[in-house]
Parts: sequence; structure tokens; C-alpha cells
Amino acid sequence: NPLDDPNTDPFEVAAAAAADIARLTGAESHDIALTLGSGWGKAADLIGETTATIPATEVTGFSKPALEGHVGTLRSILTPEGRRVLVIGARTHFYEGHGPRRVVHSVRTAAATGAKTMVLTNGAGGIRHTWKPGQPVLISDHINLTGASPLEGATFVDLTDLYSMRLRDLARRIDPTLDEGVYCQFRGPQYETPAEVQMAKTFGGHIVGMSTALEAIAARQAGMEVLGFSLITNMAAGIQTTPLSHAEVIEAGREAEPVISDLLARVVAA
Ligand SMILES: Nc1nc2[nH]c(I)nc2c(=O)[nH]1
Repeated sequence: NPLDDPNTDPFEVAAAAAADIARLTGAESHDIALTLGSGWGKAADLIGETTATIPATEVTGFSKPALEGHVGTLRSILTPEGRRVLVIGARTHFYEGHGPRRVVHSVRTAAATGAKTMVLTNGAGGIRHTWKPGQPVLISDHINLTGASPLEGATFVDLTDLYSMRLRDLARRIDPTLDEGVYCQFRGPQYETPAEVQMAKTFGGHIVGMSTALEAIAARQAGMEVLGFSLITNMAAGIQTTPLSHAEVIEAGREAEPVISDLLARVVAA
């Protein structure tokens, strides 16, 4: 992968990837990019007409997804309003150990296709006791616990209002019941210990996950407006006193699917 060579300029790789996408999808530019995390796989179906689906491996700088269930495709969708949505089903996680450049390549590529809005979705653990598995929540801010950054050199980027208040207000107009919280990105791949969850809770975190923060930083560097959604698939370790059954998590995710798909389609159309 060209991104693994430190002498490669990641923005040149993103430009090449954007050219591949334009050629392979026939859409010379895209307006909005959407990354689908765990549980959000079907959310793109309601957004509009899929005019092209391409294997991510055919696009410069993308590689085979390590995690089954994370489809390795890129989709171009035309919404009824005539907007072009690039759906990224090929997320690279930091825990795969390929470095932050590979994690944020999809965001930089989306920006290079012309997208001005980056919608980041993920599956995550919930710390707020009022939340339940299957509930989507808005991300209001993040705490980056990875010890890493996609930014290289003296790239001092301001992250105030990184998770756009304007887009959160728009989402709340569509679904006033939407709650929000601070997302903590842990390195993973292990889940947090109960003590780590209490640490996150103590310093103001409400959601624990293993993605999104690094991608959001790169989106801001690229000048995109960012909206983040977490699907709370489980309560974080130690929050739920009863043992968490995987079947419950799967069931919660399945029940949430139509709700979050409709929500996402309406937010993207707005
Ligand atoms: N770090 C972290 N990531 C997650 N992803 C999902 I789905 N659930 C969790 C969780 O409880 N913790």
C-alpha cells in the first residue's frame, strides 16, 4: 500500500483514489461522504439509488478489510434531491496496526472527491445509564485516547465545534429524541476494563469505541463539516450489572436498523 511508505504524500494518494472513484462510478464528484460502522450496514439503502458499487480494493490506498462484516465496498448513491453520496463500507481500524494514515485515507479520499460533509457512524459501548442497546446517539465531541494523530508535522488544527452543532441541530429537528455524548476512542482491540470505563466516565466520556476520532480530525483538516453518530450496541463494561449476552446485542442492532436507516436517510436528504 503506497501509504505505508513514509515518503508518500497521503494527499496525493487520496487524489489518485478520488480519480479512481470518479472513473469507476461515473460520478465526477460527490457532495456527502458516509462511513458505515457496526450496525449501520443497511442504513445506506434508504438514502437513494445506488448507481455504482465498487470493491474498495480497486481504489488506490484501500486494502482488504480485516474485520468480517465490514463490507469492503464503496458505493455512489444519488439522492432524490440530486445529491451524490459516497458510502464507505471499507473502514480501516487503528487496531489493525497500519498507522493513522490508512485509518483516515477514506476521509481524505472523500474530501478529494469534493465532499463537504463527512458523516461518521460507528457501533459503540454506552456509559450513560439512561441509554439502552440499539439506541443511536449523536457525538457532541471526542476524547482521543489513541495517543496518535493523522496529522503530521506542525499541523496545528483547531477542533472547536468539530462535531458540527449545525448538523446536530438539524438531526435533532428530524428526531428530537436524539441524545448526544462525548465519544472516547480507545486503541483496542480489547474492550475496556470496568476501571477504564469508570476513568472515561470520570473525565466526561459517555461513549467508548475504537474508531471515529482520528477520522474526524482528518475530516476537519480537509475542511469538511462533520456529523457523528454512535449506535449504542452494548452498555460499556461494568456499566451493565447483568451479564451482556451477544444475542441481545445482535437483537438490539437488528431492531435499531430500520430506525437508524430512516434517520440517516432523512439527515442526508436535509
Ligand atoms: N471500545 C469499545 N468499542 C466497542 N464497539 C462496540 I459494537 N462496543 C464497544 C465497546 O464496548 N467498547
